Amino acid sequence: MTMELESVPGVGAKTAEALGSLDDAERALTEGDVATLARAPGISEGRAARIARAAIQTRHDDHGDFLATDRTREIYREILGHLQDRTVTDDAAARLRTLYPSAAESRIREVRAFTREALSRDPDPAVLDALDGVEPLESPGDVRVRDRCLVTGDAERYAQAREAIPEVSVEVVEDTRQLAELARSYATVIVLDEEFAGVDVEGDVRVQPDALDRPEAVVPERTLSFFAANREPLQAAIAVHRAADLEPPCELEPLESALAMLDEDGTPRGDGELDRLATAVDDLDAAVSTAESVANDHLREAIEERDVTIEGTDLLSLVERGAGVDSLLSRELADEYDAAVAAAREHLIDALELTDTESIARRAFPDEPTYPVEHTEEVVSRLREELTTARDRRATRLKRELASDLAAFRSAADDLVDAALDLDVELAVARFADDFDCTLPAIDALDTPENASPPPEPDVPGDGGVAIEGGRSPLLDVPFEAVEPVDYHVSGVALLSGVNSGGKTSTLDLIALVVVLAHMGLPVPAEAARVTRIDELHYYAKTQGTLDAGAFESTLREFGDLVTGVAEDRETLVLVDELESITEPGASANIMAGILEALSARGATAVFVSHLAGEIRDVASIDIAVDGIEAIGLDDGELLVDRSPVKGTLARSTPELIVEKLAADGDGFYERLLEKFED
Ligand SMILES: Nc1ncnc2c1ncn2[C@@H]1O[C@H](COP(=O)(O)OP(=O)(O)OP(=O)(O)O)[C@@H](O)[C@H]1O
Repeated sequence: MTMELESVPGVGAKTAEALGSLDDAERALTEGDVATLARAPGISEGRAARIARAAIQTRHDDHGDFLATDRTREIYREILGHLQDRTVTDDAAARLRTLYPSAAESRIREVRAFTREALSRDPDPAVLDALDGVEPLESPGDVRVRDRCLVTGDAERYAQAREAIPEVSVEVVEDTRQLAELARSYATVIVLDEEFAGVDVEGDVRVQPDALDRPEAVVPERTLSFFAANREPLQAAIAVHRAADLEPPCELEPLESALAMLDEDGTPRGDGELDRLATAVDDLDAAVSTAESVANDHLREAIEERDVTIEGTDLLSLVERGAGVDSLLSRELADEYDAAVAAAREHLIDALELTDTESIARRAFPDEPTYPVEHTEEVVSRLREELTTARDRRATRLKRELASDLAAFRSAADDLVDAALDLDVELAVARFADDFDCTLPAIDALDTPENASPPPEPDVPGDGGVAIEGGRSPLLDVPFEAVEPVDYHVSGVALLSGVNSGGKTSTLDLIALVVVLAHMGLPVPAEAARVTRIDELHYYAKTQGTLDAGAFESTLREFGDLVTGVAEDRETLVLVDELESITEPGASANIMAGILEALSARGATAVFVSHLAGEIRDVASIDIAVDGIEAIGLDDGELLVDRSPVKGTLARSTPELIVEKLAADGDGFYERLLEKFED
C-alpha cells in the first residue's frame, strides 16, 4: 500500500505515511477524491490536489508542463474558479481540481468522455437542492461497548480480537473459574475458543469461534453509529438519486426505511412495542399511585353513600375481638371493595398498556379488603423487573436486526454519496457550458473514433494551429451578454495588430482560454473551435514599462530558452502581448522578428500582439502573417471596432484614423500627414 503511494511523484515517505492513515487512500487517489486526501494529517487541500493530479499524470505518462508561464496558470485558475462557482458541495469543488490541461491524449480523451456525459445532465433545481445536504461520509470514532467482552485463552487470537473489534474489552482466561467470574461482571461474554463449548457457566456466555469474522454481529453499535452519524448525507444522496434519476447502487426504499428507524444517537426508533415497554417502565410508579387513588376515591364515595346498619351485639363483639374497620369493610362493603380494586387494576393495565404482564399487574392490589387501598410493593417490583427485561431484550433484538439490515448497505452507502458528489462535478461542467454557450472543440491529432466526425469544423489549415468561431471569453471585464463574438484562425507564426483597446489582449486571452479548456477535455465558449493538441502553452502578458538592463536580459533569456530550450519534439503554442514595451522600439522590432523566425523554424504556433507589426515584418527575413483588429470608424470620439481580427491586414492605428478624419475636411496639412501614414 505505502509502496503504491510512494510511486506517485512528489509523495515521499512522510506524505505516504500521512495518506496511509486514511482508510481508503488508494481509492481516493484513483478517483481524484481531493477532499478525502486532504483529510490526511498535515495535507492541505492544495497539496492533496497536486498529489491527485500527479497520480493522474503518472497514469497517463503526462509531463505536466502544459501551463508553462504565470499568465497561463492565471488563466487556468480563473477557469477553475468559474467551474467551482457552479458546484453545490465543497467536496465537488475540491474534486474539480483534478481537471487540468494535459498534454496526454489519453487523459484528454478520458475527460472528454466524462464531459459528454456531463453535458447530457440537466441541472434541475430539485437536484441542486438535494445536493446541498450531501457531504462525504464520516467514520465516527470507535464506540465503547461495556456490557460485552470477548474471551480467549490464546495470545495470538487475543491480538487479533483487539484489532478486529476494538469496541469491546478482550480478556484472557485460563479456566472455567475465570470465565464464570467474567460472566458475572458482563451481561454477555463471547468466547472465541472452541474448547469452551459446552462449559456450564451461569450467565449469558456464548461460544462463537467465528465472531471475529462478523464484527458487526458482536457490536451492532459499530454499524448503527456509522449510519446514525451519516444519516443526513445519506438521505440527501438518496434524494439526489431520485431527483436526477441516477441508477442507484442499491435499492433505495429499504435503506431509507432502515435509516428512518435510526435515532441520532444510534438507537432504533419508531418501534411501537419498544416505545410501549419503555414508557411502561418509566410510568410504572406514577400509574400505580394513580391506580391507588382511583380505588380509594371509588371506595370513599361508596362508603359515603352507604348507611351501614350494625346490630349493637355485633358491634360489641367486633370491638371485643379487637377487629378493625377492615373486617367491617369485608363484611359490609365487600362488593364495593371488589369494584374499587377492579377499577385500580384496570387503570394500571390501561395506563401502561400492559399485555403479557397483565396477570402480575392484577396482583399488585390485594384481594383482602383494606382501607385505604394499597399496592403490594413486591408485586410492583416484579412487574418492573419483567417490563425492564422485556424492554431491554426488545431493544437488543431491534439493534441487532437494524444493524444487520444496515450492514448490507455499508459499501453501497459510499457509492451512493460518491455518485452524488460526482454528479455535482458533472453539473458544474454542464452549467459552465450552458452559462457560457460552450461547445466541445475538435482536437487535431486526437485520433479517436469519437473525434472522427467532429462538430461543425472551422476552416483551419491542416498544419495545426487554433481556429475559433464565435468565441466569447467569460474572462472579459464586461458582462458575458455584452461580449461580442470573435472569429480568429491562426496557424504558424502571426503578428496581431490593432487599434488601442481594440481587443488584442482579449483575443490572446480567448485563444489561451480555448486551448486550456480544450486540453482539460472541457467544452469551450465558442460556436465552434478546432485546436491542435500541444504539449506546452507559453503566454507572456504585457510587461509594465521599459525594463532595466538586468530585467531586460533575463526576459531575453526566457525567450532564448523558449526557442532553444524547449525540446524540439514538444508542440508549443506561444502567445506574447506587446513585448516591445521591454525596450526601445527599434531594438524591440529586431528582437521580436528574431524570436518569431526561430519559432517558425521549429514549427511552433505563435501570436505576437504588437503595435510594431509593420516594423517587425519589415526587418524579418521570413514572411510573417500580420492580422489586424480594425476600427470601422469613429463615433463621437469613440472607436467602433470589429473585434474579429482580419487576416493579412495591418490594422490602422488610432492616430491614423484621427488624421484621416481631419483630412476628410480638405485641409492640406492633414492630407500630407495622412500620406506619410500610407507610405
Ligand atoms: N469581444 C469583446 N466584446 C466586448 N468587449 C470587448 C471585447 N474585446 C475587448 N473588449 C473591451 O475592450 C477592452 C480593451 O480590450 P483589450 O485590452 O483586449 O484591448 P487591446 O487591443 O489589447 O488594447 P491595448 O492596445 O491598449 O493593449 C476590454 O477591456 C473590453 O472591455
